[in-house]
This record gives sequence, structure tokens and C-alpha cells, in this order.
Amino acid sequence: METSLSRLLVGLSVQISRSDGRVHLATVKSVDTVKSTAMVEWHERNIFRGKEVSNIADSRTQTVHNESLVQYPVSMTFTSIQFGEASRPNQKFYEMIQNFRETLEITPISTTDLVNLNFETYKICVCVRKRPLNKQEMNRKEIDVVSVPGNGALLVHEPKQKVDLTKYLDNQVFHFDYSFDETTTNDMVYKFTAKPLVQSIFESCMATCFAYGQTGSGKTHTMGGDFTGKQQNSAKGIYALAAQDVFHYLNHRRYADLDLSVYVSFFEIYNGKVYDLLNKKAKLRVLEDDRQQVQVVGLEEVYVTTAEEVIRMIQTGSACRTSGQTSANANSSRSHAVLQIVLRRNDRATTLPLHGKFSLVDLAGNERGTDVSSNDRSTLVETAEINRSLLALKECIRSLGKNSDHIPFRMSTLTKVLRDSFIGENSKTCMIAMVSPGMASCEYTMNTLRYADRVKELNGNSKASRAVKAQEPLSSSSSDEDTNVYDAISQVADLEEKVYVELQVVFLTLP
Ligand SMILES: Nc1ncnc2c1ncn2[C@@H]1O[C@H](COP(=O)(O)OP(=O)(O)OP(=O)(O)O)[C@@H](O)[C@H]1O
Repeated sequence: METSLSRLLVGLSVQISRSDGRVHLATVKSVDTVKSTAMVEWHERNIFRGKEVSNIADSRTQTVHNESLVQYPVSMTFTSIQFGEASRPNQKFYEMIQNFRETLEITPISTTDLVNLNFETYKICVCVRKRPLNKQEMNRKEIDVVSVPGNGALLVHEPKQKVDLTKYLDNQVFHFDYSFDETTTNDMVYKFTAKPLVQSIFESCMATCFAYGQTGSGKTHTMGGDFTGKQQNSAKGIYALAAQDVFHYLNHRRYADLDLSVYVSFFEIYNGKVYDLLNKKAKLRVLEDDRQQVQVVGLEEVYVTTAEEVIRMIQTGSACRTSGQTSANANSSRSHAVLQIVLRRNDRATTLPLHGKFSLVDLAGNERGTDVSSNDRSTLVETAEINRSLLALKECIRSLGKNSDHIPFRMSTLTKVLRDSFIGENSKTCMIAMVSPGMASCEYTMNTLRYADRVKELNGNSKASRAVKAQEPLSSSSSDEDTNVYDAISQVADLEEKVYVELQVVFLTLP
């Protein structure tokens, strides 16, 4: 026990940052359990505004008692605990990111902050959520390459290497309506994203909230609820929180005179087919009637009177959702799940008139390379279909943002069934883009953020939202030149995506 403890201690580093810019780094070199002492190497560096102004000013080795090691956290402020150079791959990048972070002014989001989503001016709001490093990533000693300083900003510190092998960080800054860091709870995310939309459905709106992101980035955790081991707590997700508020507003005197009833449906879209999650996964057809209304024929729409009933339905439905295993998530959802909360006016008619509808969508993961390297045809079809529908979704959101007359909702089943969310004056959308923090996910994280950025751009405030290089931490603004280059890159990326999706589909239809 003692030996394994000492093995754990060797290599452990502690970094202590002082307000005068001095950074102390202590690394445990060896532990003598008999004498109860440890050899610790101390380094001191002087950092000013993210730059090292003097190299190692002090480096010495000293013997400290084990007890002293334990006591340090009480007497000093730790900015981080890290493992030694030998045991952590990419230590250099880790240090560069830590140094960069020290220059950031952090303004954490607080529960008391007022919600500032402007659905009056913009139909689409885009937020991003970073999940914490998970156990496997921590075991691999992966470094966290995403920083969320606050005020909607999010940075990706992309590790890069020059031809002469010099390592450097390509720091990209994105701005969204809200950016949530790894400590943010589902309640907080809900308050700033879906909650404002709940009220809008009482005002006859068609609201949609999407969770978008790489497999394993936290979409189901956010929408469906926290996991404790394999068990999902459905009462803690955005689905359930929205349902609770629906009943809160239903009983509010402001809306009591509307005489509304609440109905719920829950279905998944897998490989372009719709399956009813509230009716033993019955396969359903999507048809368009003569008034161009899209109908999911036979979809169960259950009358509900309490949020608890809705939570039970979420539990039942989530349990039968199609899942598979990906490299990033052992229990990966391979389908898009759509929970719809529908308000209908009580009326004598056989079909009660629709008053408002909230569609909450947990999309399938947007990865596209590594997980399809297998020759398994069904996985390839699955991925091609997911990519095709995500591309269609982006095209529809883009047309919606441009107030375009033509919304290409027929491009996929997902966009077909969400048609009434894309048309009409009263549609409002909130997209929550999820990102994984690890260096290994960096490329996917950038893809997700670019997708989210392109969606946000549709509101016309593209300059504010787009990614810029952070040469000087968060002080840079994009020049016209940057903007043009960024536009060109985005267009190429869009084209590349279209070609990729089309090629995948063509490839799969070959005999
Ligand atoms: N914010 C978070 N805090 C703590 N754990 C999280 C968070 N987000 C995700 N996780 C955990 O990460 C794992 C993967 O999350 P989740 O299943 O929600 O990912 P996903 O994006 O839905 O993936 P897929 O597309 O493969 O279904 C889960 O074990 C989940 O509990």
C-alpha cells in the first residue's frame, strides 16, 4: 500500500502561481517511505502576461517530509496539479496552455446572471458546453485544450509543430451567446438555453433546442440527464426541466385562460427511418399531406398532466433508443432522438388545434473519420445517414437565418419531421454545441465549433461570432483580411463536407 502510494507520488508536480508573476513548480523525484521523506525538485520561473521573462530563476533539490507534502494545499494556492514530464505525454503543450490560461481574465457564469438571449431580433441562439475530462482521458493523462473564460468566449489551444519541430499553440477564440465550462450543471445550461423557449410555446411559437456534437461529448447527458454509472437520472436533463416548466406555465394565471392541454411524443430517427419510442419502437412513415403538412403517421401523442409522467416516458423511451459502441463512447446513441412537447387548445374538434410545440433534439454524434474505418457496411450506412441529416439541418438553419423563401427541409427525414420548426414567423431555435476537452478530440472539437459558428453567423453578427486567432490573449479583433480568409476557409469546409457526404452516399449505393 505504502509502496504504491510512493509510486503515485513520484512524478507528481505542483504548480503554484503567485500574484507577482512568479511560478513555482515542485516535482517529487523520489520517496523514502522508511524515513518518511521525499526529494522534491523546485523550479521558479517568472511569467509576465503569458510570456516567460526570465528562465528558470531557481532550481534546487530538497528533502521534505511526507507530511509536509500533504500539508501544502492548506497553506498555498494551487492553480493545478500535474504529473511529471516523464509520465505525461505532451508536457510542453500542457505547460504552454497553463501559461496562456494564467493570462486570461475569467468571468464565470453565475446563476444570478440575467438571461440575455435575444429571440426578438435573432431566431437562432447558439451556445457551447465543454464537458470535463473523463476517467479514461485522465488515465491517459490527456491535456485539456479548451478554455472557457466567460462572456460567451471559448478558446481552443490547438497544439502545433513547426517544420523545425518547434512546438507552438494555435489559439482560436470563438464567441457564442453563452459558453459553459466543465463545472456548469445541467440546471445552469437549461436556464440559459431552453428555458426561455418554454415560455415562447405558450405565445404560439414553434421552438427547437438541439444538442449537437462529437460522440461522447455530452449530448445525452445534457438532454436526457446525468449518468451515475450506467444509470441515467432522467429528472436532471433538459427534457425533464423543460417539462417541469411547461406545467409551471400551464398553471400560471397569465396562460390559464388559453385552456391548453399538454401532449408528448418521443421518437428516434435511425438510418432515415422514424421509430416510436413510446410505442415499442414501431416503425412509422413520414408523409406530406395536400396542404404540405408533414405527418409522422401513427406517432403516439400521449396526453400528460404532470412532469413526473413525462419523466417516466423519457426513461422508457431512452432505454429503447438505438445505441452502439464508438471509440469515444461505449454507449453511443446512433440515432437522433426527438422529444416533442405539444400544446393544444381544448376544443370540440376531433383534432385539437395546435397552439405551440417544443422539439428537443438529441442528435447522433457528428464524427466522421475514425469510427467508419471499419468495413462494416451497416456502420458505414449509419454514419453516411447521420452526416447527410446533419448537413441538411445546417442548410435548413442557414435558410431560416436568411429568412429565405426556400427551406430545403426535404433533404433528410430529420429536417422533414421538424419542418414546422423551420417555417413561419414564430419559429425559434437554440443550438447547444457540445465539445470534449481532450487534445485527442481537438479536430472534432474544431469541426463542432466551426459548425456552430456558421450557424451563429446567420444572425448577421458574423464578425462577433467567428473564430479569430488569439495572438494576444482575447485582445485581438478580426481584421478584414482575417474575415476574408475565414470566409474562404468556411466555404471550402462547407463544400468539402457536401462532397464528402455525397461521395459517402454514392459509395454506399454502389452494388
Ligand atoms: N458535463 C458533463 N459532466 C460530467 N460527465 C459528463 C458530462 N457530459 C458528458 N459526461 C459523461 O460523458 C459520457 C458520454 O456522454 P454522452 O453519452 O452524453 O455523450 P453523447 O454526446 O450523447 O455521445 P453519443 O453521440 O455517442 O451518444 C457519459 O458517461 C456522460 O455521463
